[in-house]
Amino acid sequence: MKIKNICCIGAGYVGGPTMAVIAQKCPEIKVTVVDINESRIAAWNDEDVDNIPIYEPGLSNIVKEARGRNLFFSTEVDSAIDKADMIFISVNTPTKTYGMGKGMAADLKFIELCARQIARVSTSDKIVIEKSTLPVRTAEALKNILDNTGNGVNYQILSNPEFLAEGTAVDDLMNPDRVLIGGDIDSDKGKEAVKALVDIYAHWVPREQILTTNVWSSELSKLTANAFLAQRVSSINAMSELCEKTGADVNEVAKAVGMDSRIGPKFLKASVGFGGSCFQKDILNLVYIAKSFGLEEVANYWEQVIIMNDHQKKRFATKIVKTLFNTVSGKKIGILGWAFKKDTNDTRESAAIYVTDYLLNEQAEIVVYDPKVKAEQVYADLDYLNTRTEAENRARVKVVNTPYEAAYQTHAVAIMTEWDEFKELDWPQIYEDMLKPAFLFDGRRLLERKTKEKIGFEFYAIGS
Ligand SMILES: NC(=O)C1=CN([C@@H]2O[C@H](COP(=O)(O)OP(=O)(O)OC[C@H]3O[C@@H](n4cnc5c(N)ncnc54)[C@H](O)[C@@H]3O)[C@@H](O)[C@H]2O)C=CC1
Ligand SMILES: O=C(O)[C@H]1O[C@H](OP(=O)(O)OP(=O)(O)OC[C@H]2O[C@@H](n3ccc(=O)[nH]c3=O)[C@H](O)[C@@H]2O)[C@H](O)[C@@H](O)[C@@H]1O
Repeated sequence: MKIKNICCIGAGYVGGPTMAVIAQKCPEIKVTVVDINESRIAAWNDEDVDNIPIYEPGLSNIVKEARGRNLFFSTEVDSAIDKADMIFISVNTPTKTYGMGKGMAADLKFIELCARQIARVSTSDKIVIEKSTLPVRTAEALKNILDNTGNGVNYQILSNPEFLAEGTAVDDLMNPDRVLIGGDIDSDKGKEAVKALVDIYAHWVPREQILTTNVWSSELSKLTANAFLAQRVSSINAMSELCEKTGADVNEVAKAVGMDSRIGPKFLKASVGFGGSCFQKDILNLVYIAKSFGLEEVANYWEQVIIMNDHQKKRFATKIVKTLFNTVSGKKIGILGWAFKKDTNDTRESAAIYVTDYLLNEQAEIVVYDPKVKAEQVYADLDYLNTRTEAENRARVKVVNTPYEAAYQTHAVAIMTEWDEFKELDWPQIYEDMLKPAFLFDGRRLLERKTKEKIGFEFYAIGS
């Protein structure tokens, strides 16, 4: 089967970059990315590609090349669905905030709405692909809806989870460790659908890196991969606290441990806690699934990864308060970095939000600088927590345009995101501008202790 027309529902952090790369690599296929969010689609269509809604190194060049040729962004969801032979569902699957499974289960309402919409408008056979991260066996529910509310057309459902990380999305998409495709490999129609998707990726991914499995293995592998990755971060963060008590250095420990080829060096960087839209959500979802099968020990095992992460964020904030002579009331604290990691403008679940909230509860005055995050996003993140009024958040938190303004006349500066530019700042100048003693808290192990102490800073870094 030759695919000519692809539709992707959801123009977010996954749908946008993934489809841009498919369009670039497969110029013979028309790719339309649709979304109900009009301003997001307008931004994807902005004449100036620097204004596309997602900041990812290398992405704007790809969009520039493919947009208008075979890559389109639109709010006309129905017609894009009907014209497509292959539909990717890449909508958000956040943690439920209501009802059964509140605070744990994935909210599948956006997925179900997509399925119902596909069933309603389709007048020809389709391959429907789960790109969003979903609980294992979601494909069963999708199939049920499509087969029972549709117009008699045939659907093949595939699972094709996405493993890209933000900040490196383009590189991850261009050179993936593997592409995973789950399908009904016991039927001819299922095999044909799997092959159609394999053929698309084979435009640029070596065949041996395209892995095909049954649907359930594919769905569960995605949750498993995120759980394993997050578990490594929580493991090294747990050791960071022990390092601080014992005189060991977590970077040295990570290096020594990571040189064991069975362990490997990646994802062993101690931090102020992992953030991002997925690790916490996906582990909570895994915990919920395990519980729903009565697997209490399995659920408790994975829940510990989240408990450790929450502890790490709180521990960092508490350290600031204790070090500043047990009170930050009325003291100005500079926050460098708001994004959940460098090279992205995404702030979802960023540790900076929680540390700031904690410090505000202790009556600190906060000044934030992040090279890619806008002021309204900082306020929206704090407002979302509902800890205090919106007016109070605006009165007590200032968002500024340079790191030097963020540090000016502060009692302490805290590094929350590992932006490269923070390494190169004029630290003697910052020291000069701060109140004394000038406290510097490095939540990312970004800065060198020796040089900062030489300048005069009282320096604290996670895990040493
Ligand atoms: N952000 C990431 O790095 C990764 C995310 N994922 C998974 O991919 C999925 C999507 O994540 P993101 O792209 O980050 O989410 P996002 O929130 O950035 O984008 C989702 C988009 O879907 C749109 N949408 C929702 N319902 C719709 C509907 N019925 N019709 C049309 N558009 C609709 C929303 O308006 C939004 O723009 C999630 O399941 C996530 O777990 C997987 C790998 C990486
Ligand atoms: O499903 C998803 O959404 C994605 O989640 C993560 O990607 P992402 O959250 O974008 O970024 P990561 O690089 O994994 O970082 C997550 C958080 O962990 C932190 N981290 C990461 C690595 C490390 O060693 N230490 C550490 O603290 C980062 O600073 C960040 O806050 C996974 O790495 C992707 O494979 C997956 O596709």
